[in-house]
Amino acid sequence: MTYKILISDPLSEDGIYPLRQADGFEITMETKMTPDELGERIGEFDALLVRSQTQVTRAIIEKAKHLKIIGRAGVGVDNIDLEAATEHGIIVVNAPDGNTNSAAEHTMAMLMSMARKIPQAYYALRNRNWDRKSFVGVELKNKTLGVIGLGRIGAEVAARAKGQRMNVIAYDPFLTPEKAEKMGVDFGSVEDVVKAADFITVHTPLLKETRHLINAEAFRLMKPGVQIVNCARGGIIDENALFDAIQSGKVAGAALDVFEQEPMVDFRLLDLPQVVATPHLGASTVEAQEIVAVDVSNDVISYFTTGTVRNSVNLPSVPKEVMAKIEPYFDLAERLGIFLADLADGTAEEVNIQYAGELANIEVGPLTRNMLKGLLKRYLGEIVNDVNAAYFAELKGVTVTESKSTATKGFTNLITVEIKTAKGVRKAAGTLLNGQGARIVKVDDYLVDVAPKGNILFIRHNDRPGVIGRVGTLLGEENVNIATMQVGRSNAGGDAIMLLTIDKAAEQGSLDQLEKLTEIEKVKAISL
Ligand SMILES: NC(=O)C1=CN([C@@H]2O[C@H](COP(=O)(O)OP(=O)(O)OC[C@H]3O[C@@H](n4cnc5c(N)ncnc54)[C@H](O)[C@@H]3O)[C@@H](O)[C@H]2O)C=CC1
Ligand SMILES: O=C(O)CCC(=O)C(=O)O
Repeated sequence: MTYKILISDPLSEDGIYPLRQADGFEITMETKMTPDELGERIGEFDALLVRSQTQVTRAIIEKAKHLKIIGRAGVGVDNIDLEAATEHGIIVVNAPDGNTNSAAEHTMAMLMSMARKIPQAYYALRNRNWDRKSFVGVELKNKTLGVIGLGRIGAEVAARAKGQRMNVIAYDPFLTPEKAEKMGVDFGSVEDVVKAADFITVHTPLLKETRHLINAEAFRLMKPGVQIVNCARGGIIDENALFDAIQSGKVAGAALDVFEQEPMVDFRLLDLPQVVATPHLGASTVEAQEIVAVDVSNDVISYFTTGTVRNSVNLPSVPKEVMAKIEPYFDLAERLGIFLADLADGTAEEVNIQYAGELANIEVGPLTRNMLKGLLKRYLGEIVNDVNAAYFAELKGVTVTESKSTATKGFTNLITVEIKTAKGVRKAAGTLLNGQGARIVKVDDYLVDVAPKGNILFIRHNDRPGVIGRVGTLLGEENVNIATMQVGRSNAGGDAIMLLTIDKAAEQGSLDQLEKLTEIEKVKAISL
C-alpha cells in the first residue's frame, strides 16, 4: 500500500527526510496552488502537510475523500477547520514546541529593532540619507516589559528580557504569584500589565477571549510612549485602535510579525514611521523549520504504520470497545468542564471528579480527559482535546483527582466535578436521565435540573420577594427571552441561585444591568 502525501506550503527538505526515507509514501510538493486548485487535487491524497499559509477550510475538507491526517508544521492551527476535520474523522497533528525558540528570538529581534529604529535608519541610509537625528532610540535596561500569555514562547521571551536587565510583569490565566516568583517576574492582571509596562508583548493563541484583547480601552490605560510587539497572532491587537493610538502619540512604536489579514492587504499601519514589520517570520529559521517538519513527518509515518500519533490536536484515541460503553457520557463530561470554566472566577488549580452508580464499573479515564478538555479549552483554545488534556493540565500545574463510588446517590449514574481556584470552590453534577438525555442536577450545594446546552445565566442573589420578577423584567427590556428558570435557596431569606436558559447570548451590558440590582451578588454567562 502506498500513501499519497501532499505538501502544500514550503517545508524544510531536511525535515521531510524521514518521510522520503520511509517505505510506502509518495510525496507531492505543490506550494503555489490556489484554493480552487487545492480543492480539485485534495481528493487524491491520504495526508496533507501545511504551514500557516494553506487555508484548510471546510470546503477543502469536504472534498478530501481519502484524507486521514493533516500535519501542521508549527503551533497555531487557526488555518485548519478543526471541527470539519474532526467531523470527517481526519486527525490533525501539530509541532507544538519545535519553533518556540525561533519565535522567542524573533520577538527579541523585533523588540530591539523597534526600540532602536533599526529598519527605519537602514531604509534612510539605503536612500543615501546619512541622518543621525531622526533615529534616536530608547534603552531596554531598567524598563518594564509586560508579557501577556506566559506559555512556551512568552516564558522564553521573559527569560531573555531579564537578560537585557529589564523588569518583567506578566499575565496568564495559569500564572500564580508563586509561579511568577519562581520565574522572577511580577504577577498582575491584564490591566496591571498594560498600566505598568514600557514595552508590551503578546503571546496568547487567538481565541474568542483574546481577539482584540489589546483594544482602544487597553491603549487608554497604557503609559504615554509605550511600545508594543505582536509576534503571536494578528487580531490579538485591534489594528484600528493601534493605528489611532500611534497617531495620537500615545504609542511610540509597534513591531508586528502577524496581521489581522494575511497575506496583508491593508498597509495603513506600515505607512506610519513608528511601525516595524515582518511578514510572519517568527518561525522562519533553518532550525525551527527542520524540527517542525521532522515532528509532523514522524507523526504521519507513525499514524500510517502503528495508528498512534504524538501531537494530536483533535481526535480521541480511545479503544472502540471502551468507547462503546462510555460514549453516552462523553459529551456530558465535556459540558460539565465548560460549565465550571464559565462559572468559576479564575482558573482551576485543583479538579476532583467523582463517578457514582453504574459509572463506577467502567473505564472512566477518557471521560475525565474529556471533562478536562472542556475546562481547559476556555483558556488554551481548540488545541486541547481529550488526548492532550491531561498533559496540558499537568503542564499548567492543575492537580486532577478521580474517584469512584458504587453508591447511587439517588441517580443511576452521576458525575460530580469540583474545581478549586484562587477565589474558591465550585461544583457541578450531571447525570444521564433515561429518555431525557443529559442534565445538570446540582450546582454547588443547590439541586437543579437543567439541560447542559445553549446559553445559561447563573445568578447568585439574596432570597427576597420580587427579585425573580425584576430579573425577568430587566431581561425582557434587554430583549433576552427566558426559556426556563430554576431557583434554589439555602433557607428562606438566605442565599439563593437562579439558573436561566435564554434563547440567545446576553450582551455584557445586560449582565452589568443585572448586577446593579441590589439583591444580586453575581451574574455569570455560561455558553455550552
Ligand atoms: N509568529 C510566528 O511565526 C509564531 C507564532 N506563534 C504563536 O504564538 C502563540 C503562543 O504560542 P506558544 O507559546 O507556543 O503557546 P502556549 O500554548 O505555550 O502559550 C499560550 C499561553 O497563552 C495563555 N493564554 C490563553 N488565554 C489567555 C488570555 N486571555 N490572556 C493571557 N494569556 C492567555 C495560555 O494560558 C498559555 O499559557 C500562538 O498563537 C502561536 O500560534 C507560534 C510560533 C511562531
Ligand atoms: O509556519 C509558520 O511559519 C508560522 C508559524 C506559526 O505561526 C505557528 O507555529 O503558530
